[in-house]
Amino acid sequence: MIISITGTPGVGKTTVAKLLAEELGYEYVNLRDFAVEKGIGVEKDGELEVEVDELAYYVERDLKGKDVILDGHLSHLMPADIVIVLRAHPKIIGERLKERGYPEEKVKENVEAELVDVILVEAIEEHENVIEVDTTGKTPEEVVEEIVELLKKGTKRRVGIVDWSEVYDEITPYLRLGIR
Ligand SMILES: Nc1ncnc2c1ncn2[C@@H]1O[C@H](COP(=O)(O)OP(=O)(O)OP(=O)(O)O)[C@@H](O)[C@H]1O
Repeated sequence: MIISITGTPGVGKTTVAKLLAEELGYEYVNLRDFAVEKGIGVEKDGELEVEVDELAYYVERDLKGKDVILDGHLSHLMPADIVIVLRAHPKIIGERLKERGYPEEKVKENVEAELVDVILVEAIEEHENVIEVDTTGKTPEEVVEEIVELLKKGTKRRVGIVDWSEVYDEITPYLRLGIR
């Protein structure tokens, strides 16, 4: 089974994906490394730009039928059996990306994306089996435990569990609107 772990940059995909792969005894696959290995995509300003359909072709060809945890912010656009969308309070995204040294514009872009559920909406458009997990205030281990419990219960779809508009005031400092 292919389980995609997706979400806004900085939400904790790699951390959770590696732990979950270990917990389930699945192979961990980082989508960016996978693309480089297949020789697809072009490096642009330190980012690998890939053709989503081309990447999906190789995922289908090489990973279908295997037990894999697919880590990456494009993994919800891949042929997966279940998509786990990680969420976090946009403030957490802002702080982590700032810590990582992202330019202000990029921090704001990703905080905004988390605020308006960009990845969740894309995942729901692509897949029926989408599980949303709020990681706010949870350790990576607690997040993995929650995911394992949901999978054990046979949960295939759980969405609409966060609404960051309620905390809008707390995140305006990170938003474009916050720039003066
Ligand atoms: N549940 C958590 N609690 C506290 N810190 C966390 C948690 N999950 C991840 N982190 C920390 O947040 C940072 C980003 O985590 P990670 O690299 O896994 O995110 P990501 O979504 O894979 O990012 P990217 O998409 O940019 O690769 C790391 O410093 C990680 O240690």
